[in-house]
Formats: sequence, structure tokens, C-alpha cells
Amino acid sequence: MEHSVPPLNDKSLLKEQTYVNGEWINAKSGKTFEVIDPASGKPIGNVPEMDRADTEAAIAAAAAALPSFRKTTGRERSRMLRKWYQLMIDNADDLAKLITWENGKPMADAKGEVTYAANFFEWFSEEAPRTYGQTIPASVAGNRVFTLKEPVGVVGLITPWNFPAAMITRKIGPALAAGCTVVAKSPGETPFTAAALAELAHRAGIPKGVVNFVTALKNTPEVGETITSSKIVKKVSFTGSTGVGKLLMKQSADTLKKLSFELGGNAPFIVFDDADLETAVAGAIASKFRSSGQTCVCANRIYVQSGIYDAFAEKVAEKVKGFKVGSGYGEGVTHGPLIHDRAVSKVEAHVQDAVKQGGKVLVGGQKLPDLGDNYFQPTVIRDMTADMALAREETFGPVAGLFKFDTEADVIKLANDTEVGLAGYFFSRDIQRCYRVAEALEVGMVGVNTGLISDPAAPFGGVKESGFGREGSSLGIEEYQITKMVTLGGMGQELQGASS
Ligand SMILES: NC(=O)c1ccc[n+]([C@@H]2O[C@H](COP(=O)([O-])OP(=O)(O)OC[C@H]3O[C@@H](n4cnc5c(N)ncnc54)[C@H](O)[C@@H]3O)[C@@H](O)[C@H]2O)c1
Ligand SMILES: O=CCCC(=O)O
Repeated sequence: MEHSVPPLNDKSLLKEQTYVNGEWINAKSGKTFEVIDPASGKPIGNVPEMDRADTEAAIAAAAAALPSFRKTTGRERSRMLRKWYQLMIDNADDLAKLITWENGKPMADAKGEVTYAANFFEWFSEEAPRTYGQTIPASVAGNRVFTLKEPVGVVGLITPWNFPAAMITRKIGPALAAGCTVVAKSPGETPFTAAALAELAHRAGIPKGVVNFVTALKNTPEVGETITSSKIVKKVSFTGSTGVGKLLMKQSADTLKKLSFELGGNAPFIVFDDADLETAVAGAIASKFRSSGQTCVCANRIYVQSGIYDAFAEKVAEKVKGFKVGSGYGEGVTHGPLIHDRAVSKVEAHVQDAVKQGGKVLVGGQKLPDLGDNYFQPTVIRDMTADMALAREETFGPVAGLFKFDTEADVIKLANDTEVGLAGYFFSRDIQRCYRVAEALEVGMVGVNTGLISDPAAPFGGVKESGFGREGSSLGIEEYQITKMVTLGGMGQELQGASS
């Protein structure tokens, strides 16, 4: 689909190089890769295809910057993050245009992402000066014990394309707040937003070498291997699929790195008969169709109790009929393209599998070739069953599959019958059920009577094969710190000059 990309107010935010050691550079090999606009299929521009040597240089820059950066006070780091936050807010319009261009999400969503992303810098600018150790009553007479919170060192960050800004700031914010220096591998699909963030870091006065970006598409596995096997990098934080997470964990084993992994989900979304129907429908729309279903916390399996099933299905389908699919820059567009044709193929396969096994499409169900290769109709399917592909795998696309259930015990069993456990949602007006079900779900995050749970103030992360570690909140910074214990012996003596 042809679409007109609005010009940036500040054209210098569009960089076709990458940022290492405070400078804009190319890959040593001179190689580049093309970044494609998912809406039009046309190239946006080229960025460096970096390799092992380039990545090692970025790691060396981060290592060189560490000794002085780790000695800055929390208050100084707070001011840097605050400046970077403000620059994001000041340039929100341009950042949103870049996000829409390379990710495809509509401008309104992209603007929302910029605010969400910037808020991680604001949040961690407030945490940076407040990282307290403890004083601990010792078990041994005469000993005095306390702990220090220290930065873990150079950290490697690897992020996906679905939130081109927020997945990066959610990691860099706490890393810098803790006093770590960073090598961030930006997503091959969306490196331009990352580069714009780097330019703003430069303007914010983040010292050279503290934040370094590595760009790669074809060389991504080589870059990942370099980061995970490096003896200099002390921690890796990764957001992406469970499969890649397992690979990175194996690669990190030889150097026993500290790890935080935010991996795939398969979120159950449960509507009990006693739910407020309108609230549950609004929650399902918000959770399932945010970013066209391409978030790790999107509802994947929507379980609806039999007494409310037909009414819920009808209302959800009605809402979805009102969506407008098109270019993210288009007037009134609610849903953009998916990221690439592989994503479309997975969505199509899940729909076809459901239909083959008896699912009934209430709305959507087809690709939209007239718009382009990456478009798929927002879809609602009823009469889903547990042996369908959508029940077992994360669709990561705009398909709401509605499953019917009878009892609370049945649905908890179904909801937990998966290897992963990131987010889970349910709707009920019974307070006892709210506690019971929240406690029974095997997930890291629960939304009760809401489909939107993301908040820099709240701990984000999963259980089971959705990974470990928490981002955002007061816990987020701890992922980038070590707790050093100090025991002072020979204390507890009598005051000098005291008469015995
Ligand atoms: N839990 C979370 O917070 C969270 C957030 C967003 C996405 N996700 C998950 O990510 C998946 C969707 O993203 P995807 O399909 O791009 O995932 P992916 O794992 O294929 O890729 C994610 C990122 O990892 C990098 N990568 C890929 N292979 C690599 C390798 N061998 N070495 C080093 N880096 C590598 C790439 O830069 C890529 O952008 C979904 O499963 C989704 O649930 C999870
Ligand atoms: O896709 C994963 C992150 C989504 C979010 O932070 O809300």
C-alpha cells in the first residue's frame, strides 16, 4: 500500500549509522542491511550490519566507560535519565513517526508507546538515588554487617521489534540508574527508533561509552553469541521468544552471567458469568488487539463461561467489525500491518487450523492483499477447542479465539495447561473469586477486570518458560545490581577510657 510518511520535524533523528563510544559509526566491513516499512514493503533506509569485531568494540567501549560511570552518584545518574526522558517527551512526535514507519502500529499507539517508554526513564531517574543496602544484626558478637548495592558492570541488552522504544528504555533505564554501562542490540526490524534514542542520549549528555548500540539483521546470531560469551559482559537482559531465550541461556552458561529473560506468553483471558459484560468486552478488545495482537501480554486464549458466552462473542465481534485496518499514518486507522509476512503466515495458519477443526469465524479470517503483504483482518473465532494450534501456541497476531467453559476448576486447569506463564486476565465481580483465581493462575502478572496491566511502576515478568527477572517497579533496578556484604570484625569494644 502506498502511503505518505510524514516528514520528521528534526531530520537529524533519522540515522543510518549506529552509536558506539559517543560517535556515529559504520560497520567495519562497510556492510549494511535494509530496513523495510511493513505498511508499504518499501525500504526506509540502511543501517550497519555489524559483526563479532564490531560488537567486541562496542563491549570494549562500555568497559572503558564503566570505572568512571559506576562512581557517579545516584543523583547524577538520575539527572542524566531525567534529561533523556525530557528529550523523549520533547521529540515525541518524531519518535512516534519513526515507530509507525518501521513497526507499522498506528500513530496514536506509537505516541502512547513513546510516553510509556519515556516513563521508564522517569521512573528509574527516581529510583537511581534510592538504592539502599541494609544494616544487619550479626550472629557473631563483635561483628557488624552491612550490604552495599553495586552495579553489576557491563550489560548486554537484546530487544524485539514490537515496542521499538519501550523494550529498550525498560532495560537501559534501570541499567543506567544502577551505574552499569550498556551494549544494546537493537531489533533488525526497528533499528531507527533505537538510533533516535541514541541521538537523544547524546544530547542528554550521557557520557561516551555508557550507551552503545549494535545493529544487525543477518548477523544477529553472531552478535548474540559475542555478547553472551563475552567475559566482559556480566549480565544479559533479553526480551523475545522462549526459543531464542533458551539459546542465549546456553550461550551464557560458560561465563555464568546474571540473566533476566522476558519471553513468550500464551495468556489466558477468562470471563466468568458474574463479570460485567461491557467491562469484559472492553478488556478483551484492549488486551487482544493492542498492537494488532503483537504483544507478549496479549490475550491468546479467551475462555468464556457458558452462561455469558453467546452474548460476549456477539459483542466482541461487533466491536471488531468497527476496526479500520490500514497504514498507521492513515486517518482513523485503528490497526496497522503486522511486522512481516512470516507473522501473517502464522496468523493465517492458526485461523485455518481452527476452522478445519470446527471453529466458526464471526468476523475477519482473511489476509488483506489489496492493502499489502503484511495485512490481516482482525478476527474473532468462536467454538474453539483445546487441541487447536491457537490453544497451544502464542499467535502474536489479531485473532481472538473464544473457548467455552463450565466451571472455575475446569478453566483454571485449562489456563495453566501450558509451558509458559507471563500474563493472565479474568473478569468477575465476586471478591472471593478474585483472590482465589488470582492465586491459582500460574503466571507472573494478573489483570483482574482489566485488559491493560503495563505500568513502569508495576513489576513486569513471567514464570515457567516465560522467563525470570522483573522489569519496571522498585524491583527492576535490582536486576542490574549485586548485593555486596561487608562484615566488620572486632567491633563492639568498650568505650575507650571507660572504667571497668
Ligand atoms: N516477555 C516479554 O516481555 C516479551 C516482550 C516482547 C516480546 N516477547 C516475545 O517475543 C516474541 C516475538 O518477538 P520475535 O519473534 O522477534 O522474537 P525473537 O526471539 O525471534 O527475537 C527477539 C529479538 O531477539 C534477537 N534475536 C533473535 N535471534 C537471536 C539470536 N540467535 N541471538 C541474539 N539475538 C537474537 C533479535 O534482535 C530480535 O529482535 C514473542 O514470543 C513474544 O511473546 C516477550
Ligand atoms: O510485548 C511485550 C511488552 C508489552 C508491555 O510492556 O506492555
